[in-house]
Amino acid sequence: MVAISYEDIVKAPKALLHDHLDGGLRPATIVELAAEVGHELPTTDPGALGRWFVEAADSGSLERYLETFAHTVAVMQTAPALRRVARECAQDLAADGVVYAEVRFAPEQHLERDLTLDEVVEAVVAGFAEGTALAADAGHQIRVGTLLTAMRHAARSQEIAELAVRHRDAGVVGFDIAGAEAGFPPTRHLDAFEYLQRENFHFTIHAGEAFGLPSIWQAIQWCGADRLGHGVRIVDDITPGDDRPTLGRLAAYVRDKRIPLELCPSSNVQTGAAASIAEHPIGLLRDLRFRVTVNTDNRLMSGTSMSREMALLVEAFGYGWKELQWFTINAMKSAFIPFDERLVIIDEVIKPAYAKLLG
Ligand SMILES: O=c1[nH]cnc2c1ncn2[C@H]1C[C@H](O)[C@@H](CO)O1
Ligand SMILES: [Zn+2]
Repeated sequence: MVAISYEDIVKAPKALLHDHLDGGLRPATIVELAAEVGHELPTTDPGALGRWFVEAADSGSLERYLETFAHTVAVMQTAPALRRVARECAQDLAADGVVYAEVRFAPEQHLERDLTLDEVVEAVVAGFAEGTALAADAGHQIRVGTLLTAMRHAARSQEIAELAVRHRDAGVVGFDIAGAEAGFPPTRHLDAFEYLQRENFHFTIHAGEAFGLPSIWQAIQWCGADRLGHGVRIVDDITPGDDRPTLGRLAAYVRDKRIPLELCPSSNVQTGAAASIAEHPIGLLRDLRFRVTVNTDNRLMSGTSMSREMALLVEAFGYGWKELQWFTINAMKSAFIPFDERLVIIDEVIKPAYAKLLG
């Protein structure tokens, strides 16, 4: 097999379903925005700040990992700041060869100044549109959809779900809940999920990251999630065997129903959900043909990119273009945009590019 270079991975089209807007700022942008609003940072040197985020997030605990977001959320409290962060996000993803991305953030965390929830969403969606246009000028095609997240410890999920539906024809393609998982089960937000189902809207739920099977079970069987944010602990329902592993009822259901797993390898190693990339359950889940997708989660906190996550998997599991194409098509099939629009990206962008790479 011909070795795959990092540059070739960057050029190959990739699809990303799980990326947090407030987890992907450029360190230099944080420094500039913090100076404007007088927010104190651990350091004002962009290089050192980038390293600080990765080290601070490298904690082995989801709760401590989440504390680092105080510094990004603090500088995302005005329309121009939100717009800039979203614009740069679209540009950075496009430059990394991402052709389709769903980027999420929690509007309720951006109300510290005088913005309304609707203004927050409008600023972010406008930033994605600007970034997409600038990327096209630079020769990179990307489509960015917005997911609105409600924080699972708070009590605004119904309001955020209604906000998402209100903006569904203006760039918002889905809904999510995030934040500390232990102690905050998805069923706390059942009203919001039932509302979204009645609206024929799409949602994913962070589940099975820091907490195991009960959270995944609730997300799927009580709340009706279309996809699982992480979902990596589904391996706890798989028993290794000498010949073939045995799937429990929940794992079998997730695989049979082709429920997409938004796996985030580097993030999982940082929060302790996986011991290392080489030991990450993605290897087993792919072998068992779950609908696995590869994601960044928080590019800033993990010092990563979509290409880097793919490259880490190539290195750890010996994957080639065939597997990278499979991950990419899995993600595109699982996207929240309409079926015909997904097909166009699969047939006209992804397949032709990988056909050349596969030779
Ligand atoms: O991996 C994660 N698990 C749970 N919550 C997360 C994760 N990454 C980011 N978040 C939280 C922190 C952000 O402020 C929020 C919205 O993007 O989502
Ligand atoms: Zn996440």
